[in-house]
Amino acid sequence: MESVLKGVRGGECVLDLSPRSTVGGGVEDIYGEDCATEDQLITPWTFSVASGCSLLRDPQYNKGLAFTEKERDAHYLRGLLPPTVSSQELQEKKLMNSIRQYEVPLQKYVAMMDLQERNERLFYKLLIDNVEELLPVVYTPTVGEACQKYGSIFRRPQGLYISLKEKGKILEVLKNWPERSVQVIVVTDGERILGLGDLGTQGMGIPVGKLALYTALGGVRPSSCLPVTIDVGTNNEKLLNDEFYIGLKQKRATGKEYYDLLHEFMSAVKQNYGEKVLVQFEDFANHNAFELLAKYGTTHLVFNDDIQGTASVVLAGVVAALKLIGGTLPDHKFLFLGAGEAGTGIAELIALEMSKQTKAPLEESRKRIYLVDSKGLIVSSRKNSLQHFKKPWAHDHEPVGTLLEAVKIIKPTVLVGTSGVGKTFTKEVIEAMALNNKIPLILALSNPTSQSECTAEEAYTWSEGRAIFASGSPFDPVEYNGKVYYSGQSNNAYIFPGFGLGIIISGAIRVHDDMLLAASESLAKQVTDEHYAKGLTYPSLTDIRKISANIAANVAAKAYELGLATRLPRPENLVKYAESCMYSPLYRNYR
Ligand SMILES: NC(=O)C1=CN([C@@H]2O[C@H](COP(=O)(O)OP(=O)(O)OC[C@H]3O[C@@H](n4cnc5c(N)ncnc54)[C@H](OP(=O)(O)O)[C@@H]3O)[C@@H](O)[C@H]2O)C=CC1
Ligand SMILES: CC(=O)C(=O)O
Ligand SMILES: [Mg+2]
Repeated sequence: MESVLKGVRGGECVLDLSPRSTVGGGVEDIYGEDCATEDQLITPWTFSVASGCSLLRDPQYNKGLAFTEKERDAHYLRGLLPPTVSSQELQEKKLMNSIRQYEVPLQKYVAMMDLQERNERLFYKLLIDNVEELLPVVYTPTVGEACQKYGSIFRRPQGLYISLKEKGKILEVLKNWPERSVQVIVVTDGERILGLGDLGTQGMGIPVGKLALYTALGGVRPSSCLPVTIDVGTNNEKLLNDEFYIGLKQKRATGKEYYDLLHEFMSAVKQNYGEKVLVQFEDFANHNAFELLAKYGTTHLVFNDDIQGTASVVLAGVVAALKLIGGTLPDHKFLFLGAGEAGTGIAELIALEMSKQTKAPLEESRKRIYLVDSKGLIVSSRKNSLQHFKKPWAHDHEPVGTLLEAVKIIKPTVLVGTSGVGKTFTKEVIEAMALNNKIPLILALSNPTSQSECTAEEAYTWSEGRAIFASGSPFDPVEYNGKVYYSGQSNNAYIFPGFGLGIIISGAIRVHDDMLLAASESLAKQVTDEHYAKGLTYPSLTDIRKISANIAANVAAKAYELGLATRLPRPENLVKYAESCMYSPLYRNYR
């Protein structure tokens, strides 16, 4: 719904919130102000121009010492600020100096969150300009620790908490959120937070962090982003017994109770924000994640980052790596440790791409890919007891109990870790990979760093410097035998911000696998000879906004091709259009 300035009443500017035509699929009069009868309740929305202290306390508009003399006069700020007027660059320099002084990553995280709550544009300026340095602070690995301690560091709500207590009232809860033009929701139920397990409502750090990346990396306006945590309880005994735990102190609801709440949420989202709000599922446990994606994939605009975003980023890294390891994608043999969301999601997209290249049936391509779970290699003799998403990977093969045996017998060229368990790529496993391959491709994707299947140093040392390595959480360059080795970050953060932007700019109404392939293709193409020379299979994060704009354009182009785009006519130059839509963190001048 559009809003226009209507007039000034009693010193407050009043906005006309009457419904306009909404191409965005939002229903007219969504808040029911017009049609409510006298006995029905409505939301008393008012908008006023902030000035004085309330302007300084509004993170969206606060500029701190960067308010000009003229603005200080016009907005009743005289005396509320010291006399100096700083530039945004100087503010950035000062804050980076102070953040760099913290030695403990969690302190840096808290400082960044404080900044986000104080001065949003400055927060994004820091994050965009110092992305390599600050990504590990607001995202993995530090966000993992922040979630573990979220109860203690919680200050102000950064998103919506929807618990079983709100059952039957979720639409009202959504209306409590101050922003109306929401375009992306990242939602978790906190059951599988990174590789750290069930953190209940403390998982809120994940949607908050992911959406910060939507803005910083993908250019989606902060006001269009809504972090949500669904609280159905937790099975984490430590949290249940923690007096500072901020969530519902009960065991997780399951079955009908769980799915009814999720259904109410999904319906309320559509009712409140229309057809074209993108709902990104994040860090649900796999026993719900696949079902939710399948259930809402045909009725809502949904995307599971752990299954689909991860698949797209890993396929890109593997395709790019072919320049270094040789062969075509179908020439390679893959072995996964971990057969959950990430593992089977990646495996399926790789098989899909192989089949597109070879024109062979998907079942044939799947035969090049093997997965090991906590019970060993997934083979046909286990089929009856396997979760449904593992069944396509139950090949006719003798049972194999351990990863090491599987590496020795299957002789994969690519080893992928998606187990959530650290240190599982042992010296013997990496040595076996190095014995079978001149250049083994090793991807340790589990997060945070403590759960990484191996470190960069281990991968290079144990393979005698021959491995191409990438990981979910970043590792510093490693020196081995006098040579410096660089490893890439194989993390869905390369994909979802640009992917989401592509959906928004095209007005896509559904996510299609070909859009994931389009994102992947774009990312792989942006790896240059300069990166290859360093052994990198992903482009530099410092260019992430350009990378995201290109991904967005490719995804949007695919949405138009598939007839899923509703923003018509199609912009001619989609890259330029994507760039022009991106949020800028530079301060605006106030009248
Ligand atoms: N880099 C990135 O961008 C991303 C990384 N991840 C990371 O991947 C990890 C897994 O996530 P996800 O797939 O969603 O989790 P899931 O819980 O869906 O899957 C985990 C899988 O690992 C298996 N597993 C667990 N322990 C072992 C073990 N000791 N040996 C062998 N297999 C084991 C499980 O086996 P079983 O089924 O038998 O229980 C299961 O198949 C997490 O750490 C997450 O942070 C996830 C998404 C993106
Ligand atoms: C990166 C991510 O989405 C995860 O580890 O779950
Ligand atoms: Mg995730």
